[in-house]
Amino acid sequence: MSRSTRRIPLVDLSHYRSGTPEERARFVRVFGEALREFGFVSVEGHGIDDGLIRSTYADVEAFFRQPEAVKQRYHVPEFGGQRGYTPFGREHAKNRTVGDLKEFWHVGRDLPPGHPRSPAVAAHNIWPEEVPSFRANTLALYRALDEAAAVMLQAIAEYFGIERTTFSDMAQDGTSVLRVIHYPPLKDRFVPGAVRAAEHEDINLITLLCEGTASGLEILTRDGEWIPVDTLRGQIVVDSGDMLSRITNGVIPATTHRVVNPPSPAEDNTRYSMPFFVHPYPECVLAPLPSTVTPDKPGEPPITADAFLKQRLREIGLLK
Ligand SMILES: O=C(O)CCC(=O)C(=O)O
Ligand SMILES: [Fe+2]
Repeated sequence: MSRSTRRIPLVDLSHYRSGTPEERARFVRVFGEALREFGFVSVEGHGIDDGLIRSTYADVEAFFRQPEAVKQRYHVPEFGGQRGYTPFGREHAKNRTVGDLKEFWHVGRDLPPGHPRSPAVAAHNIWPEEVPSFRANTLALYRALDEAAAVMLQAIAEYFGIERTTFSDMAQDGTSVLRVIHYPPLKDRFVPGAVRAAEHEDINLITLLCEGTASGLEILTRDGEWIPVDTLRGQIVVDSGDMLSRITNGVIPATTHRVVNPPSPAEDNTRYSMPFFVHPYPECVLAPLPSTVTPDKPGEPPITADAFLKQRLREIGLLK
C-alpha cells in the first residue's frame, strides 16, 4: 500500500457482540492485530447513540463559550485535573514544557453514595451550572463508552487467550475519565512553539475517541511515519495506552499520537474532541501477563494503577 493512503483498520463491534462464532473470532483477530500493529483501530457498530454524541457536543460548546472567569470557577487543581475544568495551556506532553493549545473538562465515574469504591473512584465530580443538561448528557455518554470499552477489553483478553473478563474486571468500577476538549482557533490563542496536542502516549488501558469535529489527529506508525487518522461520524477510534502496554509486556505498545495545528490561517478552525480514557481501579496491580514474559524480556516490575497514574500526572503537569 502506498504510504500516503495508509489507514488504520476498521472493525464492527456488533460482530463481536452478536455475530456468529466465525465473526467473533475474526473480530478478535483483526482487532488484536490492529492494536498490535498500529495501536489504533476504528470501530463501527459500537452502539453509542449518535444523538447523545451530538447533544453532548452541544453542551460542551456551550460550556467552553462561557467567559474565562466562569470557567475558572470549575478549576480544582488539587484533584490533579481529574475533575472539572483544566485551563488553556496547562497540560503539556511528557518531556515538554510548553503547554498544549487546548482547554478541557473531566467527568469521572458516578457511583452511588456508599459504594465501596466511592471515596477513591467517584468523589468530587463537579458540574457547570451554566449548562443544565451537561451532567445528564456526559454521564450517559460515560456509561455508554464504559460499556463498549468493557466489550472491547474482553476481545483483547480473548486475543491473548486468557480469561475473557481479565481486563474488563480491571476497568469495572475503575477510574476511567471522559475528557471533553476544546481547541480554539489559533488566531484567538496562539503560543509560539505550541501545538494543539503535542506527541504523547495515553497513560491508561485503552482510549475510546468519539469523532472529532475537525481533522488534526495523527499517529506515528511503527516504521516512523506520521499518518492522519480520521475520526468519522458513526465511528469510534480506539487506541492502546501505556498500562495495556505494560500488562502485555509491549506486545500491544502504546502508540505515539498528536493533534496538529490547522495547516494554514485559511483553515483555522475550532476543534472539539471527546476521548474516554479507560482506567483500572486504583489498587489494581499492573503486571506482565505470564505468557508474554521471556528470559530476555522479563517485563516491568508490578505497580498499582494508582501509583502509575500519579507518576504520569506529575510528568504532564496536572499533579504537583
Ligand atoms: O483530540 C484528539 O483527537 C486526541 C486527544 C488526545 O490524544 C488526548 O487527549 O490524549
Ligand atoms: Fe491521547
